[in-house]
Amino acid sequence: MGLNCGIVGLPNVGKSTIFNALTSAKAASANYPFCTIDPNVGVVSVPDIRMDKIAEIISTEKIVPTIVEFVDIAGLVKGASKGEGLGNQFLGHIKNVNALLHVVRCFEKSDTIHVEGSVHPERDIDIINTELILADIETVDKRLNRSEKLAKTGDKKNLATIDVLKKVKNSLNNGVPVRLLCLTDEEKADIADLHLITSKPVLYVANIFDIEQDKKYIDTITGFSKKENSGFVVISGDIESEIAQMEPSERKAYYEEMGLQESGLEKLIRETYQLLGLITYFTAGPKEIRAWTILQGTKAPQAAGVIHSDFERGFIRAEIYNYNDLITLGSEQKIKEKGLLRLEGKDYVMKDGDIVHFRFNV
Ligand SMILES: Nc1ncnc2c1ncn2[C@@H]1O[C@H](COP(=O)(O)OP(=O)(O)OP(=O)(O)O)[C@@H](O)[C@H]1O
Ligand SMILES: [Mg+2]
Repeated sequence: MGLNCGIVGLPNVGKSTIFNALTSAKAASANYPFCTIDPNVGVVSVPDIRMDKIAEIISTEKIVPTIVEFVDIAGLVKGASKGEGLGNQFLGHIKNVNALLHVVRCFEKSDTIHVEGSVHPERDIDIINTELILADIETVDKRLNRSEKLAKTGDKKNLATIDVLKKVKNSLNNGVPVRLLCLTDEEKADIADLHLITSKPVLYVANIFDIEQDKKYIDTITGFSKKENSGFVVISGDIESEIAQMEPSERKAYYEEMGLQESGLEKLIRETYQLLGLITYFTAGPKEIRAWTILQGTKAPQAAGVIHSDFERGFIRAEIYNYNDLITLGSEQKIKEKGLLRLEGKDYVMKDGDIVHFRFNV
């Protein structure tokens, strides 16, 4: 399961700056593969210090981190959903992403034009959310028309879907994004193939220049994201893009000097993981130490399926111990001696930091 995020926001708010910093920062380090699929799609590996720690104990040929894909689209403007600007053409590119990063301009900087003339996070968020809602209304309307036509021909199985579509449309018309609407799993499944943009979880990204000066803007967005129960992260695209140009060793020294544990970008990736309820498990051996991404609550066979469908199909059991025990005890041998290597069956719910060896037979 790859995690992918679409970057949305008004024009000139720093989407591409953040996207470029995200993607080029990792290109500088051999351990973190980066590739460009398309100018607007970048793949970034998820920094995870635990992999290096495991490698200190289990010698291996290579370390393979798990990845996140980012899609950078052109800025949306008022009326985008009705064909204004360029942005609406790009909305299609974010249909299939798992989450949205909504970049909000919180830096003043007079030489960068603001399409609305001033820095005003609340208004800007509202413009974008409205456009996304309008785009979803259009999608729902199209499906609703088709379903109603089918129903008239006596197609009964569409009737339930029509009810869900009407409920969703009503909510959208009231300005409520689908992510805030309470839908049953069945209702969600009924409209899943519409890939509604406002059904995706959102992480608001306050793009600041100066933490003191821009505090009032940060407060606004904090309040907004709390109200919505969305994620929130503060970042400076400007600084991050400078850091991205540094050599890895230089970068490390810079963070230490600034008293930072991690870069804004690492924080952003970590927050996205949290927002989406994603966790990581590892496989570790002489050939490679590798991180794998799964949803919280995933059971062992499905987790194995992320590696290969055969692993899931022929799942027998999982041999598991936890990362923390490895670090505390210092070797796999000691883990075995202490009885901390467990055999788990098909009902085992995976935990973050599990180090696993799957037994399977196909
Ligand atoms: N945190 C920041 N502080 C100051 N300037 C910034 C910051 N982030 C970005 N900028 C500047 O803002 C300008 C616009 O940035 P960028 O091109 O990334 O915007 P964008 O959202 O991708 O715009 P578009 O929608 O047109 O593609 C650039 O000149 C960039 O250097
Ligand atoms: Mg851009």
